[in-house]
Amino acid sequence: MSKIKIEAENLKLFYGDFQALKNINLTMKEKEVTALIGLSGCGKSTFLRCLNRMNDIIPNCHVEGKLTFEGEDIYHPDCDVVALRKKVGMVFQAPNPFPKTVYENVAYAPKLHGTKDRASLDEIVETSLKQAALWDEVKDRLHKPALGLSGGQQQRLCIARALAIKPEVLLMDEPTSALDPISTLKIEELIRELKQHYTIIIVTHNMQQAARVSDRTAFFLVGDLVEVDDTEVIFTNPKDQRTEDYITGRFG
Ligand SMILES: Nc1ncnc2c1ncn2[C@@H]1O[C@H](COP(=O)(O)OP(=O)(O)OP(=O)(O)O)[C@@H](O)[C@H]1O
Repeated sequence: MSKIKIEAENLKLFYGDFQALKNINLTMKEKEVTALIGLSGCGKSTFLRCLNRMNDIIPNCHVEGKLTFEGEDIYHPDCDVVALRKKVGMVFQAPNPFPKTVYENVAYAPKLHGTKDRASLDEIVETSLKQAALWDEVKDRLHKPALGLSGGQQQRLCIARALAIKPEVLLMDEPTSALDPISTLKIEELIRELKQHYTIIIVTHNMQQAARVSDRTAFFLVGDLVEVDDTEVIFTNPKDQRTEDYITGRFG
């Protein structure tokens, strides 16, 4: 039985007067992939952003309830947000490499966190690119602009960039929605590899993708978490009628 990595208890989030998350209770286990599914605007990205306190930068946004990372309260005033974000990395919807070289993209965060020595940086760059299944494709163009890579390669580079600071959790917000089917399958394969070492939480609109890559699936509906279970159960025998309606395409 894997241990609980992140746990939300009665988590509520407000943008001003608008309540975007109602009362979320969800546990995410270590080295599992948890997929967050649901209609547009139901709060999946909002929830994901709570996990590394990315919502902090949104004015008038406040959170109630409890969210813990290995038992430590993420929203406690003493929580070290820089340390939290080091442990909880993020990959966004559209690939967003910096306008720098492939090498500099991966070395950027480790340098920022104090790694200066060239041999260590070389090692981090190579390991991260290998873990992101990109090394073979870029090893001869490490010092070329990252923006010259294909969209799928750029997204794997963004994954390598997130891995470079050795996080424990990877948050992925629709990481394949801007990619073609082949690049999408590569990222899905990668997610299955990465879960041997990382806890992954992925937002996806693609239900086949949730079914292919995740161990657990959570179905959100207008700010509520309707149902969470093993992915197989959600897709074959959901308990809530609303989940069934969603996965069978009767909603939206
Ligand atoms: N910065 C913000 N300020 C105010 N309201 C916001 C903000 N961000 C999101 N919302 C609202 O909160 C609700 C949840 O949005 P969120 O982006 O989390 O949904 P989502 O399920 O991720 O949607 P999608 O699948 O379209 O990305 C929506 O009603 C949205 O309009």
